Amino acid sequence: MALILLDYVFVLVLLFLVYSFWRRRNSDLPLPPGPRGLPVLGNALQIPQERPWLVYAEWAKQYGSLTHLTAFGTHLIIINDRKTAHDLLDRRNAIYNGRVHMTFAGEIVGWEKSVAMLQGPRHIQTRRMGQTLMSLASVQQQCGERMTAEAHRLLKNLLDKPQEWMDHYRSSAGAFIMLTTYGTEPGKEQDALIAEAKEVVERFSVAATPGNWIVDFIPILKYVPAWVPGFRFNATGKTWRSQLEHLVHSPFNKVKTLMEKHAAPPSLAANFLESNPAQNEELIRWLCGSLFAAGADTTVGALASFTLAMTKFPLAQRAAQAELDRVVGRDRLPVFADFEHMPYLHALVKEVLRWGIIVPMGFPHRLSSPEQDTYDGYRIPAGALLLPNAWAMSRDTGVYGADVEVFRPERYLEMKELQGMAYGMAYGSPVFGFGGRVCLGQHVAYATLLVQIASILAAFDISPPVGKDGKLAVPGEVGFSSGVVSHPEHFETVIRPRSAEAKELVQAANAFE
Ligand code: HEM
Repeated sequence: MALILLDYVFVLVLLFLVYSFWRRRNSDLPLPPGPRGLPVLGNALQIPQERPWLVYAEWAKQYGSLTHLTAFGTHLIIINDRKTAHDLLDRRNAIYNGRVHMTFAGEIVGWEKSVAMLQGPRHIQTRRMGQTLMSLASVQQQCGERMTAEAHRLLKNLLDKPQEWMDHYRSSAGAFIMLTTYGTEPGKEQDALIAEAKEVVERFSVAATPGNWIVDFIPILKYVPAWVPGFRFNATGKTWRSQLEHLVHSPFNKVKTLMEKHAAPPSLAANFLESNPAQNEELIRWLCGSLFAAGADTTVGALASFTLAMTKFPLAQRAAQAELDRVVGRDRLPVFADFEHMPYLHALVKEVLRWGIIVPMGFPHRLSSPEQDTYDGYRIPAGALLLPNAWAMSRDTGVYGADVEVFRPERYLEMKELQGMAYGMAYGSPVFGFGGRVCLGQHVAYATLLVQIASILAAFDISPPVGKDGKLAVPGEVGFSSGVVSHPEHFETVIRPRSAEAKELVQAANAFE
């Protein structure tokens, strides 16, 4: 017996020694390469504010797939290729699904309860509650009819005031999410909520911009009273917080009141409340509030990218319209049942998401384990923020071919098994993020884009304006704005009905809805 015990002790000591040796060896590993920084500040002054994805892609040529930076002691690691992102953020999701802690946006303004900022068990629990959003089929079943009706309203607005297309995209995206999340029908109440939400989301961008708030670097400052000169941010944060809370609570409370009277229209909020225990109500409230914040601006950006692509690449537009005419005909508007017979439409929507990638730097993931990690001969310190350069990944010639800057949906039809699919990208590019934090609304977004893009192309032609010389003035290089969500900058386009019959179809569709 004593001998067996000794054997155990011996094996344990051996294991401990091997582990200690392994740890020492790994902690001796270098950090990934990157530009040299200054003491204390690190690379803070070199971090690009304007279109950082372009600068990081340039640095990648020098430093490789991982680039290391520091800012005030925080380690930032840029991931520039899909395989590395897959190895770390997808396959080691259990340790790379943390988020950065933002004192101002999170604690003071209150966004820490939103899905995108939650961490740990509450994050996992909230995502589980959003199960109904987890497949394209269930999204179509739950929301398909309302999406189609909203697409028809968008067509009517484009018919009446085509030059205000961007405003129509914005109100359509907002209206659709309000309708789906809370069942709020178009009208004054919905318009007011959309306006309120727009302001709250814009403020989130300001609140979450790194470097805007000193309290993010020195958290103890959150305790300084707002009347102390130079510390107004605490008062600003308080005002923004009450606006955010109003937006999260008021439509949700209305759904609850209507449910008590058995008069609530179908909505995700009602569905989540019915299918989850009552003690989860706070999480459900914030899940619903998060859908608007994360979904409205992104969908608008994708539609703007689509419009730019159609203005610049007429062949893709003609091919999609030919498919629509063949499958749907010209005497009705498309519906979801048509889309399974329309491979070109699917390829076009995927190409919009890849070519005009609207979340070019993804969202940062934090290495949440207390231990450092190692990858490819480098060490990744505990707490490091990993920033996926989704733009660079969407321009990988090894995956998408040499013509990555051309809008060419055919690439998705030609590649039998697109290489990128092997990395678990449901829609052919890294646009929806990674691992356990992959966009919760990806199927909602994809379904919305399918029906809106198919409806627009069935009823309208999109083309460049005619210049003073009588020729088509095709926009040249159009930049994309900086920011978490990046939209194409201003360009001129003309949206007009394809025919008198198409115009009548749009009017008829809206007469019945
Ligand atoms: C084209 C449209 C969209 C794009 C490109 C997009 C992209 C993204 C990306 C890149 C992330 C971060 C993923 C990561 O951390 O790795 C994300 C997160 C998220 N998205 Fe989307 N999104 C879109 C539309 C939507 C819509 C319509 C909704 C809601 C219905 C939505 C809800 C969310 C939520 C709740 C998160 C947070 C997920 C989490 O942290 O667990 N998104 N999205």
